[in-house]
Amino acid sequence: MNPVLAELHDKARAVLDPVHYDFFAGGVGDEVVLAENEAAFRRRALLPRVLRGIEVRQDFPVLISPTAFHKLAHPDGELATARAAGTTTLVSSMASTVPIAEVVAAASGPVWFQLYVQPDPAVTEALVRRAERAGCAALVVTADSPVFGRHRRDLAHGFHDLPAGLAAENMRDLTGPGLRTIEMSPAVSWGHLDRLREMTALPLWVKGILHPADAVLAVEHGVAGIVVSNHGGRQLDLVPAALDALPAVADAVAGRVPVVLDGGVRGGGDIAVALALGASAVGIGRPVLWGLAADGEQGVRRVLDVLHDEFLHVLTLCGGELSRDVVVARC
Ligand SMILES: Cc1cc2nc3c(=O)[nH]c(=O)nc-3n(C[C@H](O)[C@H](O)[C@H](O)COP(=O)(O)O)c2cc1C
Ligand SMILES: O=C(O)C(=O)c1ccccc1
Repeated sequence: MNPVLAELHDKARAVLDPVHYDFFAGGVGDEVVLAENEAAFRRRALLPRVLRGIEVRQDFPVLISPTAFHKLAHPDGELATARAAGTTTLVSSMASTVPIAEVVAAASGPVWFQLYVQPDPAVTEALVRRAERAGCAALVVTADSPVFGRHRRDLAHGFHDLPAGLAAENMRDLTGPGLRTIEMSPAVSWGHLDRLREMTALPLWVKGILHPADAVLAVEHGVAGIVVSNHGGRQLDLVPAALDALPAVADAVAGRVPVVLDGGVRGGGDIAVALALGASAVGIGRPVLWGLAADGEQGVRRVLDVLHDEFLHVLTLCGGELSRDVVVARC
C-alpha cells in the first residue's frame, strides 16, 4: 500500500478509541466481503498500451463516499472533511454529526446528500428539503440497507449510541422538537424512488446496486447515476466484492448513466482498474476516515492528494487511456 495511506491508517488506529476504530474499520458477519473488496483489486493486473504519445490531462475521478459520525474521528468532524474535499465531490452522510447546511457552507466543491428513505414520508421529505435548502447538488439514496448490518465488533463492544454531545444532526427537529433516530426499513421500494424523483429537482442517484437487473431498473426509474457498492462489506457478508460486480452492471447500464464503484479502493492503481472495468469514478470510504482521525482536514487532504498523484502516474504508465482490455486476471 502507499506508505502515506498506511501511515495515516496506523496513526488513526493508534489515536482512536478502539471502540470507534472498530466501528469505522469493521464489516458485517465474518468480514469476508470486507477483505474481498480489497483482495479483488489484487487479483487484477493492468496490461498497459505503449507509445501512444498521450500526455495525461484528466479530472480526478473520485468522490468521497458517505460515512457516518465523523466527529468520532476528529472534533471538527464533517467540517474538516468538507474543507479538505476541495473540488472533489463530497457525498455527505445523512448520519453526519454536523448539520448538512454547515457541511455545505464549509465545502468549496459540490456536496451531495446521502439519504436513507425513512418509514415516515414526512421525515423523508423534511430531509430532502433540508438538503435542497443547504445547497446540495444531488441526492444519493442508499438502497442496500433494508435493515442495519450486524457488525460483530460493535456488538462485542456494546457500541450502540454516540457519546454524549454528539448526534446525527440532520435528524434534529425534523417534524417536531428533538432528535429522531435514523430508521432502516425493508418496506422501501422503487415506488419510494419515484416519489423522491417527483418531490425534488435534484439529480437522484442510487447507491448499493450489485445485480445488473437492478441497475436496469434504476435506469428505467430515471436515476442520474448508480453506485455499485456493497456498503464496504457492512451489510450482507455473502455478496461479491464490489469490483467483481462492476463489469456486469456497467454492461447492463451501457453508458446510459454514470456508474461509480466504491469498496476497497486503496490506491491510484485501484482507481485505474475500476475505470477500465466500466466505472466513471470511484468512491473512497475508510481511507478518508483514517486521514481525518490521524490529522483532521490536513489528513483528508493528504489522502486525496496521494490518490490523485498515484492515479495520474498509473494512467500515464498505461498509455493515458483505460478500456476493458487493459485489465486481465492475475493468475
Ligand atoms: C464507518 C462507516 C460508515 C458508513 N456510513 C454510511 C452511511 O451513513 N451511508 C451510506 O450510504 N454508506 C455508509 N457507509 C458505506 C460507504 O459509503 C462506502 O460504501 C464504503 O465505506 C466503501 O468502502 P471502503 O470503506 O472500502 O472505501 C459507511 C461505511 C463506513 C466504513
Ligand atoms: O455504519 C454504516 O455503515 C451506516 O451506514 C450507518 C447508518 C446510520 C447510522 C450509522 C451508520
